Amino acid sequence: MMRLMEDELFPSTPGKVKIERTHTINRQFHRCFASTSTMFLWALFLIALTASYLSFQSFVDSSSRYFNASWGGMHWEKQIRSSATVRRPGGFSVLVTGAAGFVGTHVSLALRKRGDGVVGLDNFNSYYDPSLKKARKALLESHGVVVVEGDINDARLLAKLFDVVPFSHVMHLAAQAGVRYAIENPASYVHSNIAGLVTLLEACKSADPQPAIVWASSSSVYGLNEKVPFSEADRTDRPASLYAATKKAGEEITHTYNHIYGLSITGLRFFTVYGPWGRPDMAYFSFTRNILQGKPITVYRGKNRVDLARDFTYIDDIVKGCVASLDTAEKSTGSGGRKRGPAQYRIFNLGNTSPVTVPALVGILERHLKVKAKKNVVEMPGNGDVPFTHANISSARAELGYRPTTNLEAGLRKFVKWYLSYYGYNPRSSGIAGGAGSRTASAKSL
Ligand SMILES: O=C(O)[C@H]1O[C@H](OP(=O)(O)OP(=O)(O)OC[C@H]2O[C@@H](n3ccc(=O)[nH]c3=O)[C@H](O)[C@@H]2O)[C@H](O)[C@@H](O)[C@@H]1O
Repeated sequence: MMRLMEDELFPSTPGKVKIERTHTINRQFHRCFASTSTMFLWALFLIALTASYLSFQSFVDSSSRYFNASWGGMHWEKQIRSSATVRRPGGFSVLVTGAAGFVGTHVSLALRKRGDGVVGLDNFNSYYDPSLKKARKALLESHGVVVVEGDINDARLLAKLFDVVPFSHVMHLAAQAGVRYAIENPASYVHSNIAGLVTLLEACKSADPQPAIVWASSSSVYGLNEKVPFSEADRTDRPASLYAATKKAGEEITHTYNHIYGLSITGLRFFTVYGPWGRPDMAYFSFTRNILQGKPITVYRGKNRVDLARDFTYIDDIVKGCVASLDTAEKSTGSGGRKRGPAQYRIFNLGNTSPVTVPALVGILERHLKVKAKKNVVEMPGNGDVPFTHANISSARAELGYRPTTNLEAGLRKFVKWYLSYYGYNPRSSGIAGGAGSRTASAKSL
């Protein structure tokens, strides 16, 4: 066929010059055409090869994701649905992010105990001992609460969760916490408190129905303010740490999603929450560990030898504030990713309203532990700390019925009791017997 075409276009019998020229042009054209079409075919071949390679890669990726993922599949979905099942009239189905965290565990248990459906989500990162998080997870699972291991930045997982359960509420407590750690690992704050928050809000805005959201902001947003007590209406534009800045950004971001998509949002500014199952990175916890081990503790002091003070708030009071926020949250108004009307937007302080100095905190611990602390008093380093916090809780009192009832003395007694039951303590060796997760988590320890 090719030969025929060639014969027709380029007759072998030479003719006149003009014809000869025409033939030469035709020949050049043919060569050119032949090489262009060959290149074209090669290009097509290469494109096809690349496309099949890429689709093979994505097939391998998705199948390995399918086989390796800790979530997905019919059995998993059944567990999620069972965990989300509501067991009281008018109850909620709540997605709790950061469920294996300190506040997340307590709130999940409280909701579950009153008959709400709860599904937990936690990435079990190693910011502090993950075995403590695993023990909290075991505690939750002993009460029928499933905690999915995953990150709030995983949009596919979030979409799947909302696909499986039409959550009425999201209690968003997953975050990179800690004020001073932001100096060491700033990216983790952006990852969880900014990017993760946006990924979660995107999932919530697209969910049908849209859930109402209650989430953890922080007293640290008051930053360098000196007017006390701190009120929600006070300025919050002078954060002293990247942690505080990301929480403040979270307040702006949630406002945007409320405004554009009609998501119902309640932000809670927690004031230095403490108690059983707490965070080992926090002062009351690490002081307890060091005092029991006979190690020195570092007590920071402000400028002009002024003691630092915090409005330490007991976990049970915080849980009541969280649950009351869920109970009073109005429904989101959007659907299909579009706002249908104005939605509720609230911010509340959840504090104790009675600040205590850090040396006074140490004194209470010494009494409860019956051990004298070895104190190194040093000037507060400029790494994000603020000298004091003090909450005005009149808004939370009026709208949530929030009334903190546990003072630091009583709260730390409960913490120390839990600490000794969880970690164990041998006074003769002044060391810690056992270890995080070494004992079976029991509801009684709460
Ligand atoms: O209220 C809040 O929003 C914040 O409360 C705590 O932050 P912070 O108040 O700094 O709590 P701790 O880290 O337990 O510190 C308590 C006090 O002890 C002091 N401290 C801490 C550590 C230490 O070694 N020595 C010491 O004197 C701190 O300067 C501070 O005054 C939490 O860690 C944050 O995640 C939370 O958001």
